[in-house]
Parts: sequence; C-alpha cells; structure tokens
Amino acid sequence: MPRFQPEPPHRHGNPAGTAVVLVNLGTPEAPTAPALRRYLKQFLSDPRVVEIPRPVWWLILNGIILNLRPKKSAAKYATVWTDEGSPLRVHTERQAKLLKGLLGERGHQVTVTWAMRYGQPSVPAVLNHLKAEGARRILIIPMYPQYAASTTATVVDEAARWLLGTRNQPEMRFLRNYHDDAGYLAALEKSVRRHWQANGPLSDQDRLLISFHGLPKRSLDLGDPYFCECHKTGRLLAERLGLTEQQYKICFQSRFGKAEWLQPYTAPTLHAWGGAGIRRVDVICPGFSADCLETLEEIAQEGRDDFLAAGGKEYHYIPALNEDPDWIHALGDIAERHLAGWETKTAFDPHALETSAREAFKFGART
Ligand SMILES: C=CC1=C(C)c2cc3[nH]c(cc4nc(cc5[nH]c(cc1n2)c(C)c5CCC(=O)O)C(CCC(=O)O)=C4C)c(C)c3C=C
Ligand SMILES: [Fe+2]
Ligand SMILES: [Fe+2]
Repeated sequence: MPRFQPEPPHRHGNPAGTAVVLVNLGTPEAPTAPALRRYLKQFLSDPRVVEIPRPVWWLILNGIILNLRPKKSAAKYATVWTDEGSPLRVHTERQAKLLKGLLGERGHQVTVTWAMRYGQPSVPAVLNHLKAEGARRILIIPMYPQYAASTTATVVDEAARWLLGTRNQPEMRFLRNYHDDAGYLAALEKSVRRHWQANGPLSDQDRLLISFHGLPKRSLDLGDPYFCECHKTGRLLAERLGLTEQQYKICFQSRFGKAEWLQPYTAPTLHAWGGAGIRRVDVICPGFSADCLETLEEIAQEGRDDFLAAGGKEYHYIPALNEDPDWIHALGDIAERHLAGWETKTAFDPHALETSAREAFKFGART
C-alpha cells in the first residue's frame, strides 16, 4: 500500500477552492449505551485528553469506565436529545450554514462545512471530501474559545495526521482561540443583558456564575494556557457587564476522575451559595460555543437542583451563543481575518494553475 494517498481524479465541485471547516468535539450517534461506548472509547483513548501512561489507562478505560459510564451517560444524553439529534451536532451544523450564508453575503467564494473530532463526520472524512471537490486552501476553526491541548491541539493533530498521508496537500490555516475577541465578548455581553431584561437585573446579593469546562490541574502546571484564557474571558465579560468582584465567580465544571482539577469547582460552589443565603444565581458557560450535554444537563438541570436543594430560590441558565446573529457575525469577522490573505473575493480556479496528474503522465512530464 502506498504511504501517501493517490490523487483523486479531477473534479469541478468547488471552483472557489477555499473551504472553512468548523470543528467541535463530537457527540454520540444516539443516546444509547452502545453508541456511548463507541464515542467514549474514541474520545477517552486520545492521549491529548487523558494524559495517563497508556498501559495503566488502557486497563482503567476498558476494565472500568467503558463498562460503567456508557449506560449512565446515555441516560443523561436522553434528557437533552432532540428530534433532530444531539444538540451539539444540531447547533454546529446550523452554525456552519449560517456562516456560509454570511460569508457569501460578504462576497467570499468559500465552502463552509463542519466536522467532529470524535465520531462523525470525522475530520479526515471531511478533508477528503473537500479535497476531492477541489479545495486547495482550508481554514480550520476549532469551536473552542479558549485554547486547550485536549481540545484545540487535538483538532490540529487530526488535520496534521491527514496531511501526513496526503500527496498534493492543500494550504491550511488553524484558528488558535478567540477567548478575548471583541465580537465574541460583545455577543456574550448582549446575551446576558437580554437575559436581565427578561428576568430582572442582578441585585448585590445575587451572583453570576461563569462556568467553564474543567481540566486536570496538572495541565496548568505543564503550561496549558486554558486556565488563564478562561480567566481573561470571565474578567472581560464581568467588566463589560459592570459587575463588582463580589457579584461574579469563575468556576470549572465536569470534573472527571479522582485527580485534582482546576478550581473552584462549579457544583460545590452552587451548593455553598444555596446554603449561604444567596437568593438568585444566573449561570453562563462562555467556553461552550454550542449547547450540549455539559450545559443542558449538568448546568441547566443538575446545577439548578443542587442550588435549590441547598436553599437557593431562583436559578437561570443563560444559553450558549449557538446561532445568535451577533455571534455568527463575530465568527464571520474571525474567519474573514484569516481568509484575507487568500483573496476569496476574486475568482480563483485552482485547477487553472496546473496540469492534472493524469495529463502530466500522458505527456511524459516528471513533476
Ligand atoms: C477525561 C477527561 C476530559 C477532559 C480533559 C475534557 C476536556 C474538555 N471537554 C470539553 C468539552 C466537552 N466535553 C463534553 C463531554 C465530555 N467530556 C468528557 C471528559 C473530558 N473532557 C466526557 C467523558 C464527556 C462525555 C459525557 C460524559 O460521559 O460525561 C462535551 C459535550 C459533548 C456532547 O455530546 O454534548 C463538550 C462540549 C472542553 C471544552 C474541555 C477542555 C477544555
Ligand atoms: Fe476544475
Ligand atoms: Fe469534556
């Protein structure tokens, strides 16, 4: 078997030759134990996600986690599943459609599509498809505002592995993060202000909880910028909202396993606040570009139960940006800054620049 893929025959699917791919984490195909087992196996086998030496982790994963967790997680997924499927997939697909429309309105000749790091449609499958359609320039946008090795870097890894086996490689760019992007922050700010208009403003005794997905604390010690980027997003948002330091707190949710994770933890904070006489909590999760299990189940459902059971009176989850028009505009601006060097507003036929491999062979050229 040749190490590098043979070039596909010449096609004319995408005369623009430029593509944007939104990549999110991935989600099971169905809220069932077998689907969760497949999803968790792929996700939790990624050495970027779980940094425990392989033989030890293989035993824990296959011996314990993949026997117990699929059933429990499937029951949780069932509570957020929609007629169209998993919320994460549904939102990501809609975001790609809206971004395509917006970039088209702004005069760019680009294909916009989406992929999932785990599950389907996979990054290599989407890249193969784009290349076969004629894409020669690909911008990858990992849909994580804050950079983390376990999320952003593993998307880059996956694309790089695909490049490794590709003969005629497209030009590629990667967005690193957008944790302090003004358009992203403005969209978050507006979403909170809209929520306050509908539900009344926060009093001095109420709190805004800004909750991010957690990571093992060790990632911070090893130099991952995630913790700092979360704090910057949280601080900039609180400043835009005019909150005092008492009125908001940055916390980390979804702890997994026994090791210490980034602190403070979200669930114990909600419990403590409920018991300490805090009347109302609004929760926002700016690290999630789309609502998913972690926001709709863990925060909107479990978090509410924790806070109210501990004595709190009022609890609101402020939805993720999802298809918010302000956010789609901000995403369009982010994409445009990367596309600028590719002059996507002028006609570009990538094939006009070259002889196809077949023709080169026919005429005896050695390219
Ligand atoms: C074991 C470690 C995990 C790390 C490290 C981790 C980091 C991390 N994850 C997200 C975003 C999402 N995670 C989601 C689900 C999810 N995450 C883990 C574990 C780790 N995440 C598991 C096991 C699961 C699956 C659900 C479960 O069984 O509990 C999701 C939701 C996906 C969905 O289908 O809705 C997202 C999104 C980030 C941003 C991050 C590090 C910064
Ligand atoms: Fe062509
Ligand atoms: Fe996660």
